[in-house]
Amino acid sequence: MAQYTRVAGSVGLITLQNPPVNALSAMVRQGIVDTMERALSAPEVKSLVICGQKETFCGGADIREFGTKMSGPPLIPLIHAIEASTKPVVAAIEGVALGGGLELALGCHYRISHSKAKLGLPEVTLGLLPAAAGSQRLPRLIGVPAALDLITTGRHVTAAEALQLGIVDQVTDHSTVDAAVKFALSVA
Ligand SMILES: CC(C)(COP(=O)(O)OP(=O)(O)OC[C@H]1O[C@@H](n2cnc3c(N)ncnc32)[C@H](O)[C@@H]1OP(=O)(O)O)[C@@H](O)C(=O)NCCC(=O)NCCSC(=O)/C=C/CCCCCCCCCCCCC(=O)O
Repeated sequence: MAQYTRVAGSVGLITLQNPPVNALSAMVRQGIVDTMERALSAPEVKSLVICGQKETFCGGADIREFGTKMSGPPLIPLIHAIEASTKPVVAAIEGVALGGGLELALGCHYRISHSKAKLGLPEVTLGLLPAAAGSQRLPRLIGVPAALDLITTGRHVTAAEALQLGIVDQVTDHSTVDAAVKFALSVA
């Protein structure tokens, strides 16, 4: 699921909740759709932050749902709706942003990362390609050669490398959510 709160007066905070890594289960995807709708229809909310509970952004597809019947909202339109949002959306990345989790962050307008976070598209290690537009959004963001390296090796990058490549906009050693909320206030 995803929890919605309003912080700092005008920032809608969406917190992914699916221990242990806030993977994109059907309930989490439905939670994102519902909380996005709520934040977008609230006139007092000027910008949004998406984070994960317990200092982990998102580990991607929920491996516990592999082999089960697909249910819940599909990821591609969900991420597209975030990207098309008229209110700026900031991803607060702690722990990991992997696979569909990084694709979710790439759909946000800005990404703030904790210095200890790891980011990557490990789909290739499962015999897959990033199918929720990560193979389009990442090259647009960092260029084809760097994106191809990440997509074809599935390797995880540190926050420092992600900053240098241009995947994230800012790295912090402190509270990522606080930094993302501050950033969200500055771009609203
Ligand atoms: C780096 C890790 C996340 C953590 O490593 P570590 O700290 O060493 O801890 P672990 O012991 O490995 O793990 C701790 C516990 O967490 C559980 N865990 C880990 N990852 C997941 C997960 N993704 N889902 C559920 N649970 C997870 C793990 O089992 C442990 O549990 P327990 O303590 O034993 O109970 C490391 O774990 C890691 O690297 N994890 C794997 C990351 C990964 O491969 N993620 C998937 C990427 S691929 C992907 O996102 C999409 C695949 C396409 C399939 C589509 C299926 C339909 C679903 C639709 C929604 C998503 C669509 C995405 C489309 C796209 O890929 O483009």
